[in-house]
Amino acid sequence: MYLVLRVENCSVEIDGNPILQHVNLQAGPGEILALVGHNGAGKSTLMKTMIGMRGKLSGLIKIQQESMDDHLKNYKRLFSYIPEEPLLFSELTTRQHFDLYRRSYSIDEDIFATRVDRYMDAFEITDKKDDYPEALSKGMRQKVQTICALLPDVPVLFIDEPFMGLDVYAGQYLEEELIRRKEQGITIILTTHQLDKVKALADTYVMLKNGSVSSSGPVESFERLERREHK
Ligand SMILES: Nc1ncnc2c1ncn2[C@@H]1O[C@H](COP(=O)(O)OP(=O)(O)OP(=O)(O)O)[C@@H](O)[C@H]1O
Repeated sequence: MYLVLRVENCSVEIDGNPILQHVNLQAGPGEILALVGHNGAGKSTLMKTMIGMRGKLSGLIKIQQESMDDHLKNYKRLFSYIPEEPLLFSELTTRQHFDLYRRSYSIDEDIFATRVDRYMDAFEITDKKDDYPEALSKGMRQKVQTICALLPDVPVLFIDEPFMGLDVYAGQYLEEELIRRKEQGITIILTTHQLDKVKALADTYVMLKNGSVSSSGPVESFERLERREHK
């Protein structure tokens, strides 16, 4: 199978402490892969490593043919990311954040305008377009961040706990949007503690335990594993 994302033998240390050990993960086009595991298992660290926010000790990370170590700038244009906590710029309005993404990813003007209108409407923040982050609630900031990540056409979407701060309607819309993206062949890597979302959305899973992969495979085998643990 053609692979869009490959993580091979990836290890990460923080302040000399091993956090991830020899992690392997791979995903193909149109695959939704859920990263699961208990608090502190290493999910966010792995995601931050895959997006280049955290350095790795060893291992290979590639999107399509682009290795993170060769051209980080080219690699970074192949994905967008929704962090667990919104990372917005205090000096930029909602609209200016979207513009920043338009420029960074060279998004076509017409596609950009249509998407901004559609997503602001769907996430009910049209009236917040000229507001700065400090005037937004946490959920609204999360919506701005989510829209930013949905604007470019990129082969991979990384999403850390996407449903946490969102209201039911926004969560439902995001879920539908992720399925639409998947159908377009986009690879989606998400972390979530919401097992119902894993079952509803994911094709495959990788379970981390103390920084190592404890099991992985199709989501059906995750459901069997979960049933066994609850017996
Ligand atoms: N900046 C940091 N400095 C020191 N230790 C860290 C740092 N970030 C993460 N860790 C440690 O790395 C380990 C993995 O944390 P990580 O946030 O990746 O886990 P997680 O699986 O995402 O957890 P959660 O489900 O609670 O979000 C934990 O032991 C955590 O204490």
